[in-house]
Amino acid sequence: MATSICSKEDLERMIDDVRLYTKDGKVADYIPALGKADPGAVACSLFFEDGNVLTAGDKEQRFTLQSVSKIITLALALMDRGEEEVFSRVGMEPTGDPFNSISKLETMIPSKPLNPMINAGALAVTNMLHGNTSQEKLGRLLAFVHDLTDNTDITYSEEVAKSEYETADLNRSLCYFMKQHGVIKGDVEELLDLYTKQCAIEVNCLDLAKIGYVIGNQGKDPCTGRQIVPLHIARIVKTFMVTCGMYNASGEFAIRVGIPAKSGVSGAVLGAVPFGVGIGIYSPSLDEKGNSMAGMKLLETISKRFDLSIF
Ligand SMILES: NC(=O)CC[C@H](N)C(=O)O
Repeated sequence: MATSICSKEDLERMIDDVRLYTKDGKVADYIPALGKADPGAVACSLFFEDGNVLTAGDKEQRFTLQSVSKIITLALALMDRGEEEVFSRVGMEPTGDPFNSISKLETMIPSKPLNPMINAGALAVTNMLHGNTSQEKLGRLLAFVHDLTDNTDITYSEEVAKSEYETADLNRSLCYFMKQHGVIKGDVEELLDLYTKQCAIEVNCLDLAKIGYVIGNQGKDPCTGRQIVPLHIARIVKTFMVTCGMYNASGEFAIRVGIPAKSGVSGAVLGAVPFGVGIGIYSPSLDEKGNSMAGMKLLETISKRFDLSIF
């Protein structure tokens, strides 16, 4: 997709049109630090194949990846351990349940989380990252994010990580359940520490758009052409984004928008389009399923306007 197809004014207008939806949602506050976000904020970046960038809206906003980090750890775990091992500990099917649900874990035989986009599955994936210590695992993950974004300044928010770690009792229970069933190995508190830091990696819309571009572009760096994520892994990640990326709203989203996407409870939404554009959106006011209200609408507008559905 060429840069000329969309002007800055166009993008500003599309953002203004969806801004009203922020009033219908609510900022996540089950992680107390996320509750401080400005509910009216909306920002968007588009990263094009010629390296050009369009950013509009509240573009100075920085935010944490939250569940968007799940696609990044999945790619890294697949690179570290290969498909066979990863999918022996996490499934490939959508759940239709909320992202933090525990219910299917008990009924699955063998007991493994249904997919890597729900919290249980993401915790199992993070547990598979290579590294001798948590520090080393986090360092490898951050280095991978630096590669994907071409931004070595990115780190995690200590405040958000701590806030989630101190209140993550549901994720704690998922971990202990999975440890009992051999899905998770090692120390649960160490895993939660790493997982909450992974979720607290702090970015802006442009960083998000670049990651979206790389995944949409079969794993290749937009500037150098280097294969950052192997092609078959980029394909797996995109498929999960379509089937489970918006949690239990993924079906409707696929029909309305048709862009492989991943959302997070911070209000982050990443779109990976195979037509030479990466999309990063931030708007923290969420619907009851945990997806950004204005963010989903904006992605729908962009998809329809530029005919970006993959279906
Ligand atoms: N949906 C999300 O973004 C959830 C991520 C969040 N860190 C959690 O585990 O609850």
